[in-house]
Amino acid sequence: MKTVLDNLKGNLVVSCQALDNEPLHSPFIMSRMALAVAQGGASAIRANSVVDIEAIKQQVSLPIIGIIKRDYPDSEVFITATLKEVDELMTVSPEIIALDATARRRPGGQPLEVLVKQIRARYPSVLLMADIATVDEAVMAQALGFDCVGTTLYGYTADTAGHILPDNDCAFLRKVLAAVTIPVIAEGNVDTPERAAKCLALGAHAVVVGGAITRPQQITARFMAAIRARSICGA
Ligand SMILES: CC(=O)N[C@H](C=O)[C@@H](O)[C@H](O)[C@H](O)COP(=O)(O)O
Repeated sequence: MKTVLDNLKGNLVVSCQALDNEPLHSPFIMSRMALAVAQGGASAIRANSVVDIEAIKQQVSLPIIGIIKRDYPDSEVFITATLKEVDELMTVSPEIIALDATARRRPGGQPLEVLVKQIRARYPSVLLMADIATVDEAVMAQALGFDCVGTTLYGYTADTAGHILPDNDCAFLRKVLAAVTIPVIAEGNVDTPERAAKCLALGAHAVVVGGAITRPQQITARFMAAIRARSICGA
């Protein structure tokens, strides 16, 4: 039988998230955003927090890739960092849970391997997505038994700052695809339809787009940067 992950193959996932410092921070707004992107053809929604996921599930029947973003004082890891966040997420039954799977120190120094074993023991049916930033982390995620890997944190860690996923030749994505056999979901700064299509053409299982669809403040800023550039060169 096809799993939720199988059904994502070749499709678009839209990340509908707005943190409490963003103008659209609201479960209702995120639920309507999810409805809009579902009407546009999205095959799944990536969402942050129990309240947002609850509201989104009222509006759409699409599968959810659920996360909880929470800062911990002793770690840089903030995406579904501990079993606590997993327990909270499971109260709203996301089909997939995504968690930070970088090599960075986790809260309390917990090894990722221990957390994965705890999740598998407590919730054997939920699919696990590893949010990584390096090829080695993708290989480790596969070895630990994650169901898929996402390039989510590439460019967002100290070691990868300044990089973007679909850089000119998508070099990083190609390396991850060559290094693992589990599904690779392209995610992070995929900011045009063409780049999303290119990630899939290269072999990504699915592609996640967030800010380029759901963060008007980001979209507006990109327009303004282009407009200012035009005025400088006098085109
Ligand atoms: C770094 C981090 O916290 N990324 C988050 C992961 O859930 C989201 O804020 C992103 O929007 C998502 O990964 C999609 O990426 P982009 O918005 O660049 O299309």
